[in-house]
Order: sequence, then structure tokens, then C-alpha cells
Amino acid sequence: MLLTWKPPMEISVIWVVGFCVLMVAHGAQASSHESSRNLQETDQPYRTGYHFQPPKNWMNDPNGPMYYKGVYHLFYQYNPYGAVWGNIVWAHSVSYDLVNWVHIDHAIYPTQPSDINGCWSGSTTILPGEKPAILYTGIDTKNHQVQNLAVPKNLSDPLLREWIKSPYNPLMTPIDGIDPDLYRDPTTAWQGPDKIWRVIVGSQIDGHGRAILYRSKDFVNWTRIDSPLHSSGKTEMWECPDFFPVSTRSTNGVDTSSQDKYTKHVLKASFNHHDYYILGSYKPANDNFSVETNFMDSGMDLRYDYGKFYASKTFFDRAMNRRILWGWINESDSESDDIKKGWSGLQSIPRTILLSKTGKQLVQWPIKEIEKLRFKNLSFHDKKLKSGSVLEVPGITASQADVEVSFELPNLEDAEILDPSWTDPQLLCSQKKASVRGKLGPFGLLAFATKNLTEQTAIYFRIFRSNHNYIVLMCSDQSRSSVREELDKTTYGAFIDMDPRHENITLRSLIDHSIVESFGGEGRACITARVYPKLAIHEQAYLFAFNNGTSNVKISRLNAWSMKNAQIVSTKNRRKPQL
Ligand SMILES: OC[C@H]1O[C@@](CO)(OC[C@@]2(OC[C@@]3(O[C@H]4O[C@H](CO)[C@@H](O)[C@H](O)[C@H]4O)O[C@H](CO)[C@@H](O)[C@@H]3O)O[C@H](CO)[C@@H](O)[C@@H]2O)[C@@H](O)[C@@H]1O
Repeated sequence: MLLTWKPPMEISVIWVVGFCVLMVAHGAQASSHESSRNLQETDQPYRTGYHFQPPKNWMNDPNGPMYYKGVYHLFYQYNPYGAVWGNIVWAHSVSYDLVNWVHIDHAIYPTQPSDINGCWSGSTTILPGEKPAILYTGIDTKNHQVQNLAVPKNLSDPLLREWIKSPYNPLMTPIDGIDPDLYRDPTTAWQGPDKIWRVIVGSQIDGHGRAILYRSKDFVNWTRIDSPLHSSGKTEMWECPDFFPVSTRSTNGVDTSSQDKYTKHVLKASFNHHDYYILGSYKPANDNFSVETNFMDSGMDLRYDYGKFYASKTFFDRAMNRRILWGWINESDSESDDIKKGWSGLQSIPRTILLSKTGKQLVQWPIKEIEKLRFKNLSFHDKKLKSGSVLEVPGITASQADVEVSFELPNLEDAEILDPSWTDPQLLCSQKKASVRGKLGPFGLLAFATKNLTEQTAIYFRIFRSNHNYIVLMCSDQSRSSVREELDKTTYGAFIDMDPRHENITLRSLIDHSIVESFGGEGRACITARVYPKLAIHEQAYLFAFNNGTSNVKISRLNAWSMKNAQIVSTKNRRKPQL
């Protein structure tokens, strides 16, 4: 039973002792008193077990993730005083493995005229000689957005607990036509072969989303370049841009300053509540970014996630040669629900991100470290999922689970014809919800389901035929996720770039009390949903596979695991900045 389940003694002890040794060695004390898990009681059915959360209060964007001297760092936008947005500081947590975390003192909080009204999003850059530097947006005395620098006080502290702000702050200001309300979120900087640093800042100028480009020789004096790195007339304010290379020939990640004939560049911008990206080729000599497609310009609407996922940020993990993506997953309940819960906001499970084999899009997959939380496996293969059937996946904690399933389609010719007007996958999913019978599909998983299916969150596929091609639609239908009425239950959808004639259709779902992160087609389409079941909580939650199409499908294999709690603890007497 999940409520009483505790991780095996040896795992908690090894991890907490390991981290305490590190913390004590560096003059800090860990305490589980403030453990976020203490809140996971019957009145807190939506608190997660293995997603990153502070013990309480509001959290939004992930900031400045990095790896330094054997320790992963995550900073995040945080309100120390409540469960709604405001009083924003950079909270700071550290980890050995990106799964188990210790919350330590806030890294950056308002102290200077250049950030006295808030320390907003930004990024870290590792400067030569292993010296991390943070560029972040400060809200100054006039409530203008400006860009500031902070560096660690003590580089020999792997926890980097104290940060000193540059006396030269602000380093970049909203002049020459920049709107001081639309100028924020500096990226990780990158160095060209000429040793000059570049950074972009998100903005909107003349109604167009824009990445303002700056250059610097010393990371302190920054010059604005007349031409932006990129801008787009079909978008408005770009929040939290990210710009990084991906390899065209390897699954390894690439350092942000690297670039050669085997790399493409990704530009991500956050707008319209989603994280969109485009691919292109970047030449540092003239800072030219020539794009393959533009934002909102073609049928190719490339997004990191087609559900809830915003203000994301990547970093290059040198230790494991991979690029990792974090994203903020906000709530779908009301502000008054958040105040009652005492918290708001999750971070996604960190995902590795790389270019797909076709080179046309990115693919994402949960970091492999998360698999160490798996226990109690249920596995079967080659099971017919008859038309109209529902099959329980028994024996696991269905409210805190990791499921991988692969579907084989013996009767592809049964696929419905795709109407050419069906170009919007989200609209199509909301018209063809899980309860709407089709031919090949809907088939997939029912998460957070009550035994009688009154409550259910359906993650499923439908297959269509268009001329001689097959189209795979992936949906996440929250319309029956809770008998509570006052929730946002939007249905999400994405097309997956795959040919079901040549490969099975796979789905992996990470289920954690109020979140389902789903990866379709080996990570080619991701959909994250927040749900708040009233009945399907803790041991009353069940997991099913289902097929509501008229054609049979086969589960070629299914693997499901219960997931242990991650150890997420706080240091004793975490300092609360005086505002
Ligand atoms: O913390 C500041 C940093 O966060 C970013 C990106 O997330 O700016 C967020 C912003 O608004 C926060 C706010 O919500 C509004 O914006 C969200 C995301 O853009 C929307 O999803 C939401 O619907 C909007 O209401 O969050 C609170 C509750 O949702 C609400 O009170 C806030 O307005 O912060 C700015 C100040 O509010 C606003 O201009 C931004 O949109 C990043 O850009 C900042 O560095």
C-alpha cells in the first residue's frame, strides 16, 4: 500500500548518509523534517512521489541546471512566501543522480537595485577554468527587466551555496527600442572560435518574438548586435529561449559552445503556453542562424511536449555526455486549490534530448537514473487486446508507476481514412476522445482509473490512412480524469512521425499521483497531463490497457513497475531571504 510504503531501509540510508557526509563535509546539515514527502498524506493525494517539488509554495521555471564537481544543481523560480506567483527568488537544490535531491539555501534573492523587485529566470554558463556564472533577469527599482551576473563565492564548495552578484550589475539594460517589460531570460552563453561569448535574451519588438543577441569578451561588458539571432512575425513575447547544438551522427549530447559540420542548432522559445522549437544551421563567424522551418510557419508544429510543459531549459551533462531537458509543469486546478494544497508547480522528470534519426525533429526520453526507483515488475507479452476490451495491469502501485507498452497492429488495412481537414491533432483528439469508437484505435492505457472506470485518464493512439501512408495520432484525454468539475480537463494530441508498417507503436507513461508524462513512438511525441482524481487515489487507483476500436490489436510486450519515492529533503533552517 503506497501510503505506508517506505523505500527499503538500505536505499534511504545509503542516499541520505551519502549526502549528509557531503553536506557535513562542507558545513551544512541535512534534515528530513521538512521533507516534501511529509505532505503526502490523505489530504495531499496530489503531491508527487518522484517528481521534483519543493516542500511547499509556488515553483515555476527551472533555472540554470548544471553539473559541477560531481554534483547536479537545479535552481528554480520560487515564492518563499506562498503558493501563488510572486516574491520570486532562485531556490537551489543539489543531487548526485538527478533523482534524489537536497534543497539548500536560496542562491539568488533580491538585494541590489538591479533585482530588488525579483530575481527572474536565467541560465548558468561554465567559464574556462571550471567557473560557473549565472546570468539572470532582475526586476529593478523602476520595475524594468535588466540582465545581471552572479558568481559562486567559493569555487571549492561543490554545493555552490553562496553566490555573489557583480558590482557592475545590470550588465544589459532595455535601451534602443526594447520594451522594459518584454526583455528577459538570458540563455546559457556560448563561445565562438574567436573566443567571444554570445548570449541571447528573449523579447518582443514591434509585436514580434525576438532573440536579442549580445557579445562579450569578458562576460561583464556586453554589446548588443543589431541583428537578432532570430525573430518571428507569427509569435509574440519569447520567454525562456534556449539555443544549443545537437549531433547529427551520434546520440551523445554536445557542449553549448561546440559546433561543426555534424551539428544542427535548436532554438526553443516559450510562448502561447507551449515550448516550440525550430532547427537550423548556425555559423558563429557572422552569427547567422539559417532555419529549416520557422515558428508557426508550416504544418510542422514542433513542440517539446504537446501537453503541459513550459519555460524549459537544457544543459550539457559532461559527466554522462548527454543533453538534459527540464520543464515546468504547472497546475490544472484553481489558485484557491493551490493555496489549500500549500503548493503549486512540478518539474518534469529530466529528459535526455537528441536529434531523431530522420534529423527532422528532437526525441526525448526520461533519464535512465529514474529506473532505479522501479520495483515490483509486472510483465507480459503477445497478448491479444480484442476490440472493446479492457485489461487490468495488476499488482503494482498504479498511482505511482512507470509503464512501457508496445502495440502490434495485425490489421493495418482497417485504418480509417483521414479527412484532409483533420490537421490539428489536439482538436482531433478532443473530437475523438477515448470513448469515441474508431476502427484501429483508440487503444492505449487508462491511468488513474477507478475499478469501474468512472474516473480514468486515457493515453491512446488512433491510426488513420491517407493515400498510401499511415498517420499515427497520440492523445491524452483528461475529460474523465476526475469527478471534480472545476478543473481544466483539456484533451491534448500530437501526430507521431512514424510508419506503423515498419515498427510497433510504443508508449511509456510515468504516472505520479497528479501527473502523467507520456512518451509515444520512442519519445518522438511527448504529452504531459496534470490530473486530480477524487476517487482513483492511492490504492484506489488502477491501471488498464484498453482497445475501444473495432479492430483487434496485440500487446507485443508490456512492462509496468511500481515506483519508489525519490528522497527529496531540505537542509535544516533553510535561510528565508528578508524581502
Ligand atoms: O517568474 C518569472 C519568470 O517566469 C516567466 C516564464 O514562466 O514568466 C512568467 C510570467 O508570468 C507568470 C504568471 O503567469 C502568466 O504567465 C504564465 C507563463 O507565461 C502563463 O502560463 C499564465 O497563464 C500567465 O498568467 O504566473 C502567475 C500565475 O499563473 C501569474 O500571476 C503570473 O503572471 O511572469 C511575468 C510576471 O507575471 C509575466 O510577464 C510572465 O508571463 C519568465 O519569462 C520569467 O523570467
